[in-house]
Amino acid sequence: MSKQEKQDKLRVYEYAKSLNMSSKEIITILKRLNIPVNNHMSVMENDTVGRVEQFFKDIKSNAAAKRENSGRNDSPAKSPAPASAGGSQTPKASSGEPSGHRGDHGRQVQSSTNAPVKNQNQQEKQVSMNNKPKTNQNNTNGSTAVQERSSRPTGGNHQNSRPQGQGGGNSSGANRSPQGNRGPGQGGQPRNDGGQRQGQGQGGGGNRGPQQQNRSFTPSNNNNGGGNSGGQRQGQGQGQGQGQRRGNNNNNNNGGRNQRGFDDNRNGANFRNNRGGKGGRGRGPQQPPREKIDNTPKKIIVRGTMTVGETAKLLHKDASEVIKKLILLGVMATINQELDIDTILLLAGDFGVEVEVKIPVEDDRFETMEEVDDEADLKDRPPVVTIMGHVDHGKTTLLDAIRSTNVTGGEAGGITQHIGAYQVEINNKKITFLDTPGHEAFTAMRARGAQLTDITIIVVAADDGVMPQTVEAVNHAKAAGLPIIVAVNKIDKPDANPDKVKQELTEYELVPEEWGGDTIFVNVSAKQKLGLEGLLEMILLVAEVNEYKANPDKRARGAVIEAELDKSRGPVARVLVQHGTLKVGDAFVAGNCFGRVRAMVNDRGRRLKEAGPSTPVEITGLNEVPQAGDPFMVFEDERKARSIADKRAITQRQSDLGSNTRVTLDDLFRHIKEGEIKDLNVIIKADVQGSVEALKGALEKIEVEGVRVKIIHSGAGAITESDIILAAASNAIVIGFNVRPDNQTKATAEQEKVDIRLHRVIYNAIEEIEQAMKGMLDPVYKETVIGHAEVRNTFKISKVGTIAGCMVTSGKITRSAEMRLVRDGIVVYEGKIDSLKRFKDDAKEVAQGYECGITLDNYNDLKEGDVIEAFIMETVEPK
Ligand SMILES: Nc1nc2c(ncn2[C@@H]2O[C@H](COP(=O)(O)OP(=O)(O)OP(=O)(O)O)[C@@H](O)[C@H]2O)c(=O)[nH]1
Repeated sequence: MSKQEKQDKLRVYEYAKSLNMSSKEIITILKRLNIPVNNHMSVMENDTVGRVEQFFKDIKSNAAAKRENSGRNDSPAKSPAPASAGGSQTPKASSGEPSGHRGDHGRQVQSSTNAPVKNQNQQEKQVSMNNKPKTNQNNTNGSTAVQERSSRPTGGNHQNSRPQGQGGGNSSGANRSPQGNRGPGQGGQPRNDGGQRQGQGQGGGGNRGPQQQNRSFTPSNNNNGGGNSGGQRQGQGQGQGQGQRRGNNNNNNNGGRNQRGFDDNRNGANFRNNRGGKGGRGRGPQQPPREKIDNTPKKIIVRGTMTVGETAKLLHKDASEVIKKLILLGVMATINQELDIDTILLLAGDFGVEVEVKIPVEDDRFETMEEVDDEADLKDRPPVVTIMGHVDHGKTTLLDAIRSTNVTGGEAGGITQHIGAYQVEINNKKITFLDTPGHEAFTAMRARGAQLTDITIIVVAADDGVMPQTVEAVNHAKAAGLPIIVAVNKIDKPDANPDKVKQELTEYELVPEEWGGDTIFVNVSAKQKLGLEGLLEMILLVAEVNEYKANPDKRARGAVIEAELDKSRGPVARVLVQHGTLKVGDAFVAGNCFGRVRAMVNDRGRRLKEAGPSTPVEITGLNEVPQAGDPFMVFEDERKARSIADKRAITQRQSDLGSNTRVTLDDLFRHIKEGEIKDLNVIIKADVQGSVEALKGALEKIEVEGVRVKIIHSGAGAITESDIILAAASNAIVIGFNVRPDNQTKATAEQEKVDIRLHRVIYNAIEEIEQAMKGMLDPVYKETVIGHAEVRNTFKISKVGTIAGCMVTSGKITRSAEMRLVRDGIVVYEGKIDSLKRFKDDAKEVAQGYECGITLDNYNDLKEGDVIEAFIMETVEPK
């Protein structure tokens, strides 16, 4: 299959997304349908999709039939069993064929549990009509427990004989009592009769068909019928009594007592059985069942994960019913198991219940909270624009020019305030500009989780053309998935060549519209204020296409653009309101700080009472100074805001101390397996462009199911801090080929926990990535840099070669260590130290702050200013 074909195929995660389900759920369903599947990236053939859809249809028709039946309240035997994945396993059990092997037990149990066979549903319905929901879970568990514990052959036979069908029933009552042949509806009642109507109880057990018969062997049924009979009426109770003793001693005890005793060691679901028992007592076996009252709620409110039991309660369903539904959805769960919101949504949908997800506001991770607004509440908001580009290409000049020429209508004459952003107005529409230019600031914000920008403008000087930071800026914008407008600046200059800029940018997939691409290019002169209007109009055009909207009628949310401690006003934060409207007096949290908006000013120095979406404002009233990029949100009162800020501070401290959340090659496979990663984002830096291209081409060709390599940035030159920030913001790893990060960059990488992999052989780099993607990375050895020495002098001595007079600038240099020679961030040689001397003596090691003489094995081209990096290879415990 070609790569293109592969890309065209529908993958599990895409399919899951289209259904608003998780990949896990689809995988489970595929497995249940015996369709081979590896992970969320597995390709789904048409046939597979068809089968999954059939599976859903079956579930739906099953549910519909069930609803219909429960509406009609008629006898259980009417509806046919629907075909379903579960159903496909049922025929054996329902056919009544003997299956007297112990090896079949699992299947029998499964049949009884899985089969969405009508009998079972109807049985449930009947039970619920009598207000006596039975407990499938217990039944199933009970049955399994018996199988596990029972070792006597009689027990085995006894049990095996049951699932065979109607009369196959068992020794426990189906053949003994006339009532034993009653329909399951009646069978339900006797169970509740407890100690008083044993005969009926057993009869019911005997009649339930395969599933029920399995159940009849469970503690629950034993207690209800057989257990009691065991205690009181030998003739009838014997069969079950035996089974009970073999299966579960507790049940024997209970059997001897009464149902209340049963309560003592069963859960709430059984308790309902007891209550049902009381209700059933007076009616007698022939009494027609009362009409079931369907009290399923129309809508439920979900505030987070819930256990199966809690979900069942909320849905007004019996836990067993919910568990059964979950099994049909491919989720094996017990009553105490937590269900995530997706599963709850699915489940509720199956019961025809609408769900409103309301994550409590107390949630201290409020930045991750998604608020879904009604389409009708959304209003257009100004786009937020960031300007990026190479040094000196005119970013600041352009920002100033736009600001001074396009003053917001009535606010002309106001005193310009620097609040990190400003608004201009054109054609009665506003545009917000973030006025810290540059992609580093932009990506640093993004790394902190703030997604402020809607549109990026890449400024390229027409006389200078595309430069390294232009490319960086383009890649940063692309990594953020933002639309790009290119402002070709300085067109007033005589040597301006806008076409050259266009030509150069096509290499980075920015093709002008007139050349058949979709990138907008605007020629401007920031200095002479030419073309500015055109640029603003283009911004509005992009905004119109992308329909940036927000709901202004709710509490405000946004992010801190910058903040500082003002001598007279205390902590001051400049924030961009992104959703809702911020008002004076609002209590809020910003990062780990909190406060109440005391005063609010806009970029013209005007005091505001309220600020709507996309408005930048400066606020006072904080307890401390937050950080740029911190999320901001309004809460109902200051006390709540304080408690959330406190919680956030604690969480941050813990995460600072805690684990690395960024992807590293060592744990890449785990992330892939868990479905967290579909693209391995990579930044490539190499000594020359040729190596960059070679590495890029080779990495992009790696095909491992489950993950793709995505190169988000590449370039020739040393690894810089900007690369690390981009990696941190995009969860990428950095591959350095023949290049090294400088110390500051290394420190940033450590702090941001960005994985840097350095190589000198392309094949090794590719192999390392491929192995990591396949989970085969052998993490046995890890390089540890032990020190650096700077070459201060060189001496050429014949027969010896070049001796480098060095100063150890960090750590230590040891004689046995391996080394690499770094010149301007580029590795020029890697090998071993030949000799290490202090004055004239050989030294084993030389520590930081001392001078030494070093010769390298087989390398003499040492130069002043070179850095010798010493490292050792250490074993690492496999994770
Ligand atoms: N001729 C001409 N010069 C311009 C134009 N725009 C900016 N310049 C000049 O280019 C130089 C750099 O402009 P800046 O706005 O500081 O560039 P920058 O991209 O913000 O630079 P950094 O902040 O250093 O990244 C200044 O001397 C400006 O006067 C223009 O349209 N035409």
